[in-house]
Amino acid sequence: MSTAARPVAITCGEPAGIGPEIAARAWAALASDIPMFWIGDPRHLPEDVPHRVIDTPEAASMPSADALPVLPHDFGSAALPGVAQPGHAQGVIDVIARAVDLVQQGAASAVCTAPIHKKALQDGAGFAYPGHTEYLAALAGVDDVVMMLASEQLRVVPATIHIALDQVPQMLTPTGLRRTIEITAESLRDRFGIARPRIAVAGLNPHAGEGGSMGRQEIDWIAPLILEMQGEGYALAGPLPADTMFHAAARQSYDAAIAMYHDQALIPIKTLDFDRGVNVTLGLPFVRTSPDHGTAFDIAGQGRANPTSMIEAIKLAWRMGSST
Ligand SMILES: NC(=O)C1=CN([C@@H]2O[C@H](COP(=O)(O)OP(=O)(O)OC[C@H]3O[C@@H](n4cnc5c(N)ncnc54)[C@H](O)[C@@H]3O)[C@@H](O)[C@H]2O)C=CC1
Ligand SMILES: NCC(=O)COP(=O)(O)O
Repeated sequence: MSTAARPVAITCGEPAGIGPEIAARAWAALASDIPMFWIGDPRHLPEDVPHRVIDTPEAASMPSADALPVLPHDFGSAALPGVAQPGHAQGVIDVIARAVDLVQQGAASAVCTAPIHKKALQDGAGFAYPGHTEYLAALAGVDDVVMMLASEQLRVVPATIHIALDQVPQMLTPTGLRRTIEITAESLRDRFGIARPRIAVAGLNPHAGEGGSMGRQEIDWIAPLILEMQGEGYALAGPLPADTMFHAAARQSYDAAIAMYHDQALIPIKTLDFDRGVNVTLGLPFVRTSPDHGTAFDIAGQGRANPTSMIEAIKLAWRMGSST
């Protein structure tokens, strides 16, 4: 028999995207086992989804298989699948802040965010952050957070996140890479239960610089930093050529791979496991997960969206949130 517990808060994300439908389908798949509630405008849910409006998260503290508990947030109008409405942008942002508030008060065990459309939020509400990750850090008042994409096959962490490629060499610093490695190691221990995490670090340049002939960052500071941190007890390998560190045998040698920039990290995991990858923000004082994909405007509202990544994200949020 289920007992009452703090539920997972699920944000609506972009109402014109697939967020509402994958949240509803994830609830249908998990409702008997995991207490959860959705924060959003009930008008944005698919019509056939049974839901009940709740006043507080406590009303969702038991798994609820009959109806999706909804903490309502009025967006003022219905959504048009595939077309973001500027008037909805502030609501999307406010729902994330509301979920964070609830988890920080202890009313929710974790936050699972449905995808946002970053440009729509910038255009519609002047959203000042490149993504959830940076916004969540600001809401939590922490300086350093880390984005991890995790699946059974691979865990990857980009050391720089949502910046233009030509900014990467400047933004990648020894201090930043050190913090990324520290937070990743600590989270692998505390959140993933890996007592002595093994971490592989990619090089920035092709062939990890090929001895300096294709870039010097590896020689000048990445390898020295790895050596220094190995001396402090970290189980680190690298800098490794990024093109050869993700094949099946190589993946057996580490628990997480640190990549130098967004696509170096996300291409391998989305290629290997697009359906089951989960985005976890490390370094926050609460648990936050998200599916690894975006708003998928091209298929929104058509019932074609695969909810698997959302399901995995809610499961991971529940598992981590229940153990903290
Ligand atoms: N956590 C978040 O809030 C994330 C937000 N985004 C945002 O989403 C927006 C769109 O990004 P895109 O690069 O187009 O990526 P996307 O992931 O939305 O779509 C890429 C392709 O994958 C398909 N796809 C995505 N999720 C699917 C699912 N669950 N089932 C079936 N097919 C699926 C789409 O139909 C599309 O063809 C951007 O604004 C981006 O910033 C992207 C990733 C994560
Ligand atoms: N590519 C991953 C992504 O865009 C997710 O970002 P965030 O919104 O979780 O910061």
